[in-house]
Amino acid sequence: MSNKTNRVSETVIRRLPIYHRYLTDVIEKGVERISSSELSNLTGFTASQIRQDLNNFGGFGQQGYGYNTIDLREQIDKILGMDHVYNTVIVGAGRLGSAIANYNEFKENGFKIQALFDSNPEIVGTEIDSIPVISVDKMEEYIQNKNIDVAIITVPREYAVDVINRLIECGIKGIWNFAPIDISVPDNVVIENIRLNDSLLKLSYYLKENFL
Ligand SMILES: NC(=O)c1ccc[n+]([C@@H]2O[C@H](COP(=O)([O-])OP(=O)(O)OC[C@H]3O[C@@H](n4cnc5c(N)ncnc54)[C@H](O)[C@@H]3O)[C@@H](O)[C@H]2O)c1
Repeated sequence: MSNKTNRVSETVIRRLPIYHRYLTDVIEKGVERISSSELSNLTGFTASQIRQDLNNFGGFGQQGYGYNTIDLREQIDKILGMDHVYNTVIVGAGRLGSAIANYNEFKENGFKIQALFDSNPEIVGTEIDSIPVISVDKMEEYIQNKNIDVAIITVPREYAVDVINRLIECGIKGIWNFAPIDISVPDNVVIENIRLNDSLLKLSYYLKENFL
């Protein structure tokens, strides 16, 4: 992972998308400025925690005024790299890969899905939401020619390590991995593992604690 990201703690980075989401809500309601206490009421984080988080990046508020909602969201966009477009591909055009390809919101976050790759000849040559499904045999060539930055991994577990290693070999910078595997990647590659099941088990725990 890059040193730039390492300078700020992961817990702070995890809170920034939450600030972003609430700011978007209030901007849509026409709110132009917001104090750290108001943000605290919305997000559940303390006002001092919020000020401390934003101070990590230079602080954008003014005493007695609070934050301009649009400016603050723009600053968070920049911190999160959302002002950048990442050329993205999906490897594995099955149920999950197709669902992600059909979900247009990721484009608004800067992740532009250019192609899906799959090994199944029955779906190679088709399109999902106007995005082409290409043979995985052509993956390296495509990634290098089209300057692809990010790959989303939605292949079955047993193929994921091989696919990820191939992607690293051909210079991919970021991996959003949904396959249930543990893999270490070189320092010049960023990987984010997503485990819906972990979250579901957490829900199960709280259901058990509260209702059983
Ligand atoms: N992280 C999560 O929370 C979460 C949730 C659901 C599924 N998953 C994981 O996502 C992955 C996909 O699940 P799914 O339900 O979409 O499976 P699926 O079987 O519907 O789709 C997998 C696709 O990958 C393709 N494929 C197989 N080997 C390939 C290879 N070597 N190169 C390219 N394509 C290949 C298949 O042809 C198929 O189209 C699995 O690893 C699953 O465990 C993760």
